[in-house]
Order: sequence, then structure tokens, then C-alpha cells
Amino acid sequence: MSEPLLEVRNVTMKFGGVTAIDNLSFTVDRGEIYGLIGPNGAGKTTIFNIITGNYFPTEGSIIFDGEDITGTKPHKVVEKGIARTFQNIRLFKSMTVLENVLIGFHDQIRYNYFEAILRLPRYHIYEKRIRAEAMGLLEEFGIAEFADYNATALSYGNQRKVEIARALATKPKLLLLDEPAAGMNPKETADLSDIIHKIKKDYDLTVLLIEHDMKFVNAMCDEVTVLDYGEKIFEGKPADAIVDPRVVTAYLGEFTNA
Ligand SMILES: Nc1ncnc2c1ncn2[C@@H]1O[C@H](COP(=O)(O)OP(=O)(O)OP(=O)(O)O)[C@@H](O)[C@H]1O
Repeated sequence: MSEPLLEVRNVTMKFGGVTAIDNLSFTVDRGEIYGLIGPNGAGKTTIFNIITGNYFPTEGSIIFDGEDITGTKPHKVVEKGIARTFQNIRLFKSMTVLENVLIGFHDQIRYNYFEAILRLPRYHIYEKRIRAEAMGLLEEFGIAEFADYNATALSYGNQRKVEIARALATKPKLLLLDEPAAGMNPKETADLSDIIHKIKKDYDLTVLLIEHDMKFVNAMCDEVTVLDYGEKIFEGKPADAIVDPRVVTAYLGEFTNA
């Protein structure tokens, strides 16, 4: 039986006179890969920002794992088990690939400041364990050989993998991916969808993703919600979305080449 992990309940978001989200509700079940699609400006990123606590909705609520998390601060949302990646990759440019992933482990570090300064045994034990876990993630993503490279020296596709690895380091139950395939070539996109399927299984994840690439959505998602001007115009299987007249009209035939 399906069990809800994330519920977006009657959410409205207004920015001055602009209604970015209009009374939106949808439910993401545990273990699902759920897609949020829609033309530019439809409100997809705004919904991510509400889920992650970056925006407080004008109306409505966000229920995660049975708890109302509406308005919870972003770092607390991460602690509750929601991690995200961004439309424009956000890596620490002056850090190595490994250091970027280590940042994701930050919240789990159980030694205090003095132990760190004095380099006491507990510090070393945790540091070693965390580095091994971070390297394990890089291996899983096939980028361990670049661990000591500067993050920005990697190809776009590999930088995206580093960003997802960093999100996974926070041990999320729900992973939010904002246009993960944007800017990738077909080979990188195929590679990415294999990885998302694999990590979903290995880490017992639920995934909510925003995407424009309908081929990718079709290959990835169990279910989709289509937004247009902040309103839900379709909910169901991706294969049904691309033949739905309201969806086709909203995209003005963008799918014909998908
Ligand atoms: N902080 C903000 N202040 C004012 N308006 C905003 C803000 N954030 C988003 N909007 C507006 O809300 C609407 C939805 O934007 P949003 O970025 O969520 O769309 P999107 O579906 O993610 O688009 P894209 O595919 O281009 O990323 C747009 O009209 C946008 O201009």
C-alpha cells in the first residue's frame, strides 16, 4: 500500500501581486520518483523553496513524514531528512571534490570544537569514518579518481554528480533535484538516470524532481504533476501527461520533439 512521505497541502504563494503557486496539493509516496514539470515560470522552484523552508507560503502547509514542517528553518529541514540540489550547480569553487562532499557530513559530526582543535582521538575516528564514507559515495558515482581535483575542474555532468553526492551525505529520506539533467548531453543524461535509480534503491530514497527534458521524465518518474502559472493542470503517469490536451497547450507543442 502506498504511504505518503511528503504532502503539499493547499499551498498558495504570492509575491506582491504575482500568484506564483495557486492552491496546489500533491502527495509524494515513499519510494516514488515524482516529477514536477511545467513551462518556465510555472512555479516549480518556488515549491522547492517552500518545502525546504526558504519561503514561507502565503497559505497552506507542508507535511513531511507525518509532521507539519511549514516554515521550519532550512538547516532544520535538512536534519529532518530533506536534501536538495540546485538548478544552477552550487559547489564550493575553491574546494576539492572530496571537500565538497565532506561539507554534507557536517551535521553528523559528533565531536566538539575543543576536540577538533586539540585533535583528540574522537575527532580522528570521526574524520576517518566520514572521509571513508565520502570516498564511498564518490566511488558509487564513478568520480573517486577526481577526489582531489578542484570541483570546478570537472565536467558539468560530473559536477552535478558531486552535488548529488553532497546531498546524499546528509542522509536524506527525500531528495529534491532541481533540473538535474539541465545542460547535460544525452550520454550524461542517460548516465544520470541510471545513477538516480541506483541510489534510490541503495539508500531507500524518495525523489522529487523538477525537469524540462520529457524523455528524462518519462524514463525516470512514476508520477508527475504538471504546473502552469502556479496551478496544477495534470497529475498522473508521465506517458499520459504528454498527450493531455491542457499539458500540450501549456507547452505549445514542446513535446513533439521529446
Ligand atoms: N523571490 C521572488 N520574488 C518575486 N517573484 C518571484 C520570486 N520567486 C519566484 N517569483 C515569481 O514566481 C513565478 C514562478 O517562478 P519559479 O521560479 O518558481 O518558476 P519555475 O517553474 O521554477 O521556472 P523555471 O523553469 O524558469 O525555473 C515567476 O513569475 C517568478 O517571477
